Amino acid sequence: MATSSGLSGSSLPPPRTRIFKIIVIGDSGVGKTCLTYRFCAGKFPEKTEATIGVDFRERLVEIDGEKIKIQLWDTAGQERFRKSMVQHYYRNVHAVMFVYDVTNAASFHSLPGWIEECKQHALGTEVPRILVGNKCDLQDSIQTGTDVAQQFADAHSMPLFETSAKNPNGQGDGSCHNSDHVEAILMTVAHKLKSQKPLVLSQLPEESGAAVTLSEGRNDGGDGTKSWSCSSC
Ligand SMILES: Nc1nc2c(ncn2[C@@H]2O[C@H](COP(=O)(O)OP(=O)(O)OP(=O)(O)O)[C@@H](O)[C@H]2O)c(=O)[nH]1
Ligand SMILES: [Mg+2]
Repeated sequence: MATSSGLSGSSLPPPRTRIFKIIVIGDSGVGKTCLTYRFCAGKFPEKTEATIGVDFRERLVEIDGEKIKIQLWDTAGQERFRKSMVQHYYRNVHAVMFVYDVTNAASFHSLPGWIEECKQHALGTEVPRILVGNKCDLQDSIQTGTDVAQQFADAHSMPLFETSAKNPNGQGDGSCHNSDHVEAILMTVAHKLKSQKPLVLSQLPEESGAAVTLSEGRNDGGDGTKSWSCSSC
């Protein structure tokens, strides 16, 4: 029977809740934190700092009557903040979201490097990947157009989504004409995973290794974010 025992922990999901681990990777500043925050907290964060190690954000969704926990691993784009954590990102991954900033061509040109990193961590080809061009609310500053991005996505057999973590509805000044809502993008991934994945019961503490410490200091309260940073970074 469930008791109020501290060991069981009230934050554990009920048994049989499927957990989909989706890692979000890309250059520093492309908006990984804002995108994951948008999906899990439903809003654009007023202020972000460079992610150190990895932040977890979770959201329980219901798909076809089944409750599924979408666990987003918001990784650090800066090499110095990620190097000792990388192997943890790739363990038991169900899907990968590559993010670039449509107003920063360098972040688009970095994508082959991020794809290569996945390869080096033996990510199976069966793991779904998607490409997300963020900040398309900044229509006047676009450096990577849809055509070029679509060619790249096709060459790597990934669907392309263009979106804005800031203005997901495409309203207001200079917003995208055909942007995808962050919500719709992640629900698309979740539907795909639901149709192909067996039951997954892994819990966050089992993901941790000796070099990982739980850092409560960076929790921003109320949005379900848990921060882990590398003790040696
Ligand atoms: N206009 C606009 N700005 C955005 C958008 N998404 C993020 N930003 C801004 O871009 C900057 C970087 O966003 P972050 O989400 O912190 O970037 P990150 O990819 O997590 O960076 P690292 O943690 O260093 O890897 C912040 O100033 C955000 O406010 C967007 O959709 N539109
Ligand atoms: Mg970040």
